[in-house]
Amino acid sequence: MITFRGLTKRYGDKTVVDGLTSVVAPGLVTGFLGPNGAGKSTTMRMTVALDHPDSGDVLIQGKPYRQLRYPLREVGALLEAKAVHPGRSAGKHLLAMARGSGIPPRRVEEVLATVGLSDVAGKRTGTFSLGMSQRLGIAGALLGDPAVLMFDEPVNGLDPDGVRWVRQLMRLLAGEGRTVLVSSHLMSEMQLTADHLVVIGKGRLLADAPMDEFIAGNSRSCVSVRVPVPAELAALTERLRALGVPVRRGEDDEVLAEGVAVDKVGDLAHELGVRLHGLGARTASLEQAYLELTASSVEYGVRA
Ligand SMILES: Nc1ncnc2c1ncn2[C@@H]1O[C@H](COP(=O)(O)OP(=O)(O)OP(=O)(O)O)[C@@H](O)[C@H]1O
Repeated sequence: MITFRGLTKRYGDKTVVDGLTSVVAPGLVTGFLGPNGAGKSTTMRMTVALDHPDSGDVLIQGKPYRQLRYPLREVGALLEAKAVHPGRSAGKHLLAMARGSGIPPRRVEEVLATVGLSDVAGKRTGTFSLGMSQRLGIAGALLGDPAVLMFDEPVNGLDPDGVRWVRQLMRLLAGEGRTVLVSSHLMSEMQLTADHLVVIGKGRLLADAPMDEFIAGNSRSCVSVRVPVPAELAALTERLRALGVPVRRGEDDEVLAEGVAVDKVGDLAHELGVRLHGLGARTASLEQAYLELTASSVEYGVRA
C-alpha cells in the first residue's frame, strides 16, 4: 500500500504537487494519469525519497521510505530508465544494487530472465536501446521482490510486443497481491492494464476511482445508429431532435444520440420505417473520459 497524506511540493513559487491525498491499494494495478507537468514524476520521486515534500508525507506499507531497513525489498521503482552507469554491464549494475540491499545474487539472473535480458547480461548498458533500458529498469524494480512497485512510463520506447509484455507483467504482479502504481500517457493501453485510476492535474487530485466508474462518470453515454439511406437518416435525426435528444454525426452513415435508451431509438426507427444497419450503446473510452476531465488542467496545451 502507498499512502499519500496531503503531499505537497513547491519549486520556487510554483506548487507542483498540491495536497495530494490518496491510498494506492494492494492487489490492483493503479494507473497514475495527468497531463504533462501534472506532478506524477515528482510524486513518485518523493515516494522513494529522491525529492522531499514541503508538507504532507507519503508512506509505504505504513512507513516513510527513510524508515525502511532495506528499501529495495519493500518498494521497487522504475523512474528514469537511462539513469544507469553506461560503462557497467546490466548484470553488474543489478549485482551492485543487490549487494547493498541484502538481496541474494541469484536474484540477478532471475530478474534478467523475467525481463528477457539474460542474453545481454554482460553488455554495457550504454549500448542499450531505450526499450532494453526500460527492461533493465523494470528488472531493478523487481530485484528485491517488493510488495510495492512504481513504474513511471514503463512502456516508453517499447515495441508492441514489449508493450503487451509490460501489461501482462503489471497484471501478474497485482494478481500476486502487490501494490502496482503505473503512469502512462497511452490511454488505450492504460484502459487494458489498470483496475483503478488516480488522476492529477496541476498537482491536484482530480479523480480517484475504479476504471469503470471513472469512464462512466466522466463521459457522456450515447447510442450509435447506422442508417444506410441518407433521407431516412435525416428523418430519424429530425424526429430525435424534435424529442429534445442531442444528435451528432458519427462516421459515414452513423449518428450518435445522447441521453436516450437504445430501445427508444429502435422503436422510433421502426415507427418511421427506417432501415437500420446498426444500433447499440456506445461505451466511452478511457481517452474520452480522461480528456473531458483534464481539459481545464492542461498546462502546455495549444488553444484551438
Ligand atoms: N527539479 C525541478 N526544478 C524545478 N521544477 C521542476 C523540477 N522537477 C519538476 N519540476 C516541475 O514540476 C512540474 C511537475 O513535473 P513532473 O515531472 O512531476 O510532471 P509529470 O506529471 O511527471 O509530467 P510528464 O507527464 O510530462 O512526465 C513541472 O512543471 C516541472 O517543470
